[in-house]
Amino acid sequence: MALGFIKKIFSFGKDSAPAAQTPEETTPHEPVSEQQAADVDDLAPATDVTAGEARDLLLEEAEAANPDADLHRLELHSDIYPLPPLVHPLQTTEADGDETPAVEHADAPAAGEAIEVVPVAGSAAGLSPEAETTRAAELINLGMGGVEHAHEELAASEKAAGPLLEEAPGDTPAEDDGAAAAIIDAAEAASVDSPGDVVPAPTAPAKRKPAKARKEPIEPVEEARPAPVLPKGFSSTDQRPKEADAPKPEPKRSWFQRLRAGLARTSAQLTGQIASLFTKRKLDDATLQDLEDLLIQADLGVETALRITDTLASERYGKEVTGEDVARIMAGEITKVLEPVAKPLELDLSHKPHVILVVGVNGTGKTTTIGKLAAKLSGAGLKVMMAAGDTFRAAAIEQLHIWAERTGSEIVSSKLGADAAGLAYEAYEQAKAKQSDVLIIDTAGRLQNKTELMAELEKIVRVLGKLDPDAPHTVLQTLDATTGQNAMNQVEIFRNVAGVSGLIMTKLDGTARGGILVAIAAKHKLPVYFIGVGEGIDDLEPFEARDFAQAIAGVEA
Ligand SMILES: Nc1nc2c(ncn2[C@@H]2O[C@H](COP(=O)(O)OP(=O)(O)OP(=O)(O)O)[C@@H](O)[C@H]2O)c(=O)[nH]1
Repeated sequence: MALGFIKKIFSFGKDSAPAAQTPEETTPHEPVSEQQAADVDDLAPATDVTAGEARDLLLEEAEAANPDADLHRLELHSDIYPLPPLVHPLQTTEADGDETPAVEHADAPAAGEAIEVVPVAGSAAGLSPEAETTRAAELINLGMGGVEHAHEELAASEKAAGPLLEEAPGDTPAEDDGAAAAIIDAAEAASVDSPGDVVPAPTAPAKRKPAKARKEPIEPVEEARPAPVLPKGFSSTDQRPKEADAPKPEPKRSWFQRLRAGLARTSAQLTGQIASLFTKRKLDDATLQDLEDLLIQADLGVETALRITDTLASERYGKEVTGEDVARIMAGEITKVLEPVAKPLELDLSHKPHVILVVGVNGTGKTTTIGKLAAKLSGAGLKVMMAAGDTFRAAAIEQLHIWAERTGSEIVSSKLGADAAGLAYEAYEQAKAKQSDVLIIDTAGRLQNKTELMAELEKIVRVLGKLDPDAPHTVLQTLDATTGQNAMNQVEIFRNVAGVSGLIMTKLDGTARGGILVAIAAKHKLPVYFIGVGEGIDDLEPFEARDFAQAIAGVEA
């Protein structure tokens, strides 16, 4: 395992199965109180379990949480962009049409009923004009572009889906029926026949048929590929020869200008107040106290505020001080705070896949950031697979599909309300079989249901850990800069729940609260890999301490 990784393997007792979720539930941001953060620490300590119990998590807990069959019958859709080929988990199993399905349920597909395969942007079945209009409206609502873009998406996805509508060899109803049973079996036999390093389950659960081993285990496709040249902001221990054509980095000046533009509000507010404080005034205790208050109000945090005032006092006490003097010292001290956390996101490409779990409160930019990351990675020649693990919001699944299409990534998704850990399991298997370099898993992030959220995240982490003891190799948390101090509490909570190993701060464009990143760096000392400065695919940049500090302090580079 490469240096810099933090191995996080979480487990939890069976009693912590999440309650059934309301699929349509969407809720606005909710501030995180100290009490909420404290509640997290009050959780019962986790207990370790066997791989057989991992199977129970995927099936029994889902069944207990929701007696309706949707969670029970893991129905997954895997779409690859561009199509064809569309790779479906069913293709990896061999169905016995005359066998009784291992798990019987009202929602299980009857003999002859085809398992639904949902291609990108939802037009597999061929949309009626009315449905197309509705679909276009949905795409517009997703914020993925205007009307024109929505109709383009539809046209492209219908064209791509064309071959799927024809019955392909091996896609007969009987095989589909058998394959549905095989999916359930695959989940039940997780520890027996998965391609990951799973400890075999000692016994099958009494109430179900014994797990049926896959007749043809997934064979990883070996590919001799040169090591990719990673984009700025990533590092790797990969020793293979590098690909010749390295992507050209953006000119430094242009990025700094964009950063300054993004942080202009933060900087203008801070420097304006400092300038008015130091108009023809000698530096004394009262001025230092005023400056300290001002810096704390700007979200920089007590520790950094004191660093700045101490340095200023040691250099200029009793002398006249200008706003420029303070800005220069401020930039220097903030740089010192940020430098230790400004690190590249290290990918261990000896893992296939390197698993990145993306967590964070809803609306902080998880899905968008996954799209931006995938664009960087696939642009560098890496094979990226996404998993639409935010199964609580239909729009999040749709949004990720569109990002997958835009970035040429593969995606594994399931239906609304499906078990996210089951999806993560299946996505890992798919990524392993197809030799994906990186698997990026989206998650739901509703803090107000924090017990369920914690149970779900812990379950995802634990299921991944059964497949690869080091997975997830990176746990990224997205933070919305506009939420100010709330972001600090969010880090506290998600660190405990999911073992966050690094941060990405989004929405630094246009906020006056960018200083919070400095306070978070000083307190949590977690690596900050990237910052988001817009909604576009290129609006994610590696975090650079000096640039950021100078932009906040309004100092020229
Ligand atoms: N201005 C700006 N907007 C951003 C940035 N990153 C994300 N957004 C926008 O923030 C909104 C929420 O982003 P999502 O990616 O859907 O957030 P999420 O965390 O996946 O949300 P849930 O799926 O509800 O958990 C979207 O409108 C994004 O376009 C950024 O860096 N700057």
